[in-house]
Amino acid sequence: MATNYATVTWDQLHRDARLLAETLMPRGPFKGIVAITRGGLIPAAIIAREMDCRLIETISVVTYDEEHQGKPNVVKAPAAAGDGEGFLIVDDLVDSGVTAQLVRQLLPKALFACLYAKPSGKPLTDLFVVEVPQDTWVLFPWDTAPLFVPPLARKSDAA
Ligand SMILES: O=P(O)(O)OC[C@H]1O[C@H](OP(=O)(O)OP(=O)(O)O)[C@H](O)[C@@H]1O
Ligand SMILES: Nc1nc2[nH]cnc2c(=O)[nH]1
Ligand SMILES: [Mg+2]
Repeated sequence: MATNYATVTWDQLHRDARLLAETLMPRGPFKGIVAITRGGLIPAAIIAREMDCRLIETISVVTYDEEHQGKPNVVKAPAAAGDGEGFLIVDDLVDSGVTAQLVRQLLPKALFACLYAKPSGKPLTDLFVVEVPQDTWVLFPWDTAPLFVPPLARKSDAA
């Protein structure tokens, strides 16, 4: 269970995705991008725009709860990507690495890139932008909304 939170704003996400695209440029051009849905969709769109890549495939991996032994299940396969040769896989983050491991097995020849990586998942990536501690939960901009916060002087009222 995460004990800290790291909030990522739209601006930060856009900047980090552009940084990743810049690092990826010398490794390309790519035949296409495989976005790991859903979290990889927006990073993949930003990278595709920067790299002028028009072929976007998706793979959807659903990791069920402990009742189902946390087993990852591919609910949509990346048919257009073959064995991954010439393709770039994009996700928002790697945590345990379970999702990345499964996707890499299916697309062994593809390059794997993500924005954020926790230590357990880091070895499964080829490229990432920012390392995040294992005990930190990343809050993406699509997970959050601005919220009213009372002024400090009024905090004791609420208590
Ligand atoms: O390294 P792991 O422990 O496998 O975790 C990383 C995965 O978890 C999140 O996706 P999630 O399965 O929550 O689904 P989503 O992308 O649809 O939100 C995230 O987008 C990664 O794909
Ligand atoms: N939003 C979010 N999803 C995750 N899935 C696995 N780890 C994380 C995380 O840190 N943040
Ligand atoms: Mg995901």
